[in-house]
Amino acid sequence: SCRRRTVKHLSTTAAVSTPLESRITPKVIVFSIVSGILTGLVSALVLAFIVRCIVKYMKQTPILKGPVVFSPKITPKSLQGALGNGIQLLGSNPNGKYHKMVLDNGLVVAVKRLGSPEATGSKSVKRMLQKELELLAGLRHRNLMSLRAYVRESHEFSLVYDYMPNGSLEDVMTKVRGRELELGWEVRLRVAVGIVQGLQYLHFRCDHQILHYNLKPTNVMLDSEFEPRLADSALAKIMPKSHTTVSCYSAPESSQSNRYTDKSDIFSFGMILGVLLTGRDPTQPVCVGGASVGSLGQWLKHLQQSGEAREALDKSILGEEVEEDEMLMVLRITIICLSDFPADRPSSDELVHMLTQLHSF
Ligand SMILES: Nc1ncnc2c1ncn2[C@@H]1O[C@H](COP(=O)(O)OP(=O)(O)OP(=O)(O)O)[C@@H](O)[C@H]1O
Repeated sequence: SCRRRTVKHLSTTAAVSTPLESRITPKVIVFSIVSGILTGLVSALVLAFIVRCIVKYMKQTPILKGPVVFSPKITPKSLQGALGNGIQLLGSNPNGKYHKMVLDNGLVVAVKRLGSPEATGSKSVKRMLQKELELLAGLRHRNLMSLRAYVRESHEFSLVYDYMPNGSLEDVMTKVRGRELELGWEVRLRVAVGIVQGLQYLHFRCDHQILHYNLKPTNVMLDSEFEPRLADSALAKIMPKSHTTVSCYSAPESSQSNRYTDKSDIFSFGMILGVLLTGRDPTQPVCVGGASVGSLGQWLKHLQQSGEAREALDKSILGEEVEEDEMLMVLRITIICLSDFPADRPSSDELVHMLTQLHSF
């Protein structure tokens, strides 16, 4: 019976141990190791992804609320206080409104209010606007309006600039046309040189080229000495496309096919030269002897080709022969700036040389 029991015991052990051994095959071992490694890898990747997302979120520029001030003359409190008080409207357009505002320390500023929920509602647009505004606040040139501060309230951005008592070139030329003000050729040429020096700074002197995108007389402010300062530089770019305005100052390639380069700014500058030379308002078709002769650009090109360029010059400032010769040379430069092909237009660098060589300021 003892032998029988031993046999029985042995047979029981064999019955238990054989299936287990047969299950732990090299295949199973390899599979377990591989699946272990894979699970570990996937968990590590998921963890790394989560950590990356958290770090990215924490690193994101915070969207600032309230005033961001770049000038020692402005305090956030005085700005916030003035924004709540009565302010005077200076100008209005689809991109926003310009107001005049007096701070409690007596400083007079011009405030441009930008935005609407659909234009600046999303966080990414607000963040992008904020980044661009910081960049614009860093620009410093005597022919540029400096951004002194900005305030974000909900969906609205208020941009703060120095107030210019002489207003814009448009305001001044309106007075000139209404015979309320006389603006001689030397001052007009100085205005032209200042504008193109501002453009030269944006196009060639900044870390990355900046284009104005909306150069026209309402965006050229004049200080008390009639020194011009470009306003709204690059603002049209940071506003959504639907808000960019096309005017008679826009280059053909930008109004027709939305292509914009530094040479498109030069076309707009050419239109401003045309305004300074003729005193005319290019938003109106040119009428000679009661008949319309097309746009200001077409009229200037026609007169130049037919040898009648003198006819274009503003009669109210014609006098000295030297000045008249200078004006005729500027007219030639104007026509090159208004070339249909951007490559045919001079750069702002070249224009600074061309215009300063005409006259020693
Ligand atoms: N810093 C400032 N100082 C004094 N007046 C200003 C100042 N900024 C703007 N203005 C006034 O506001 C007017 C321009 O308003 P605004 O920029 O809204 O018009 P716009 O140039 O036609 O518009 P946009 O530039 O968006 O196409 C100027 O003609 C000027 O009278």
